[in-house]
Amino acid sequence: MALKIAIGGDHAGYSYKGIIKGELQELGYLVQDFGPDSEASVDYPDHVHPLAKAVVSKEVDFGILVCGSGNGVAITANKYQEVRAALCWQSELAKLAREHNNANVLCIPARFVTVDEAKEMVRVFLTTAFEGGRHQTRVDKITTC
Ligand SMILES: O=C(CO)[C@H](O)[C@H](O)[C@H](O)COP(=O)(O)O
Repeated sequence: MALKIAIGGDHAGYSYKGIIKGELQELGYLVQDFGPDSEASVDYPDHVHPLAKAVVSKEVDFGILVCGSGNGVAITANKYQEVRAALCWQSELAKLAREHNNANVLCIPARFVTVDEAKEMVRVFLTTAFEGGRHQTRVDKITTC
């Protein structure tokens, strides 16, 4: 069964979001786009909240959020206890976010990485497994605070 991926963000990430969405569909992923649907200025929480809820409800397997710095979407997505949103700007960070933190949402700073870097981070993020073990102990403690 193909993985279901939620994608969203704000106007600053709009162009990258479209490119990433197309790449994911070509790779055979099922993609649900939470907007925005243009480069017109928007408020990112309006697009992050529904995406985060889809991750929490397991309607999708992973989320990808793209905005200018990545900060706002990460801060918003991490308001949900079951969401582990990681802000990454290079592939090794995306790999570690999966391996060590079992991150389920990747946040991309479109104004600070190239589109090829963004696409590579997405590819790495979606193909890297959580290592569990000592890392599971730590992740479990996140939700008990
Ligand atoms: O953190 C942010 C949202 O998640 C981003 O950096 C926004 O894209 C940024 O704040 C948008 O700034 P703008 O001047 O309104 O384009």
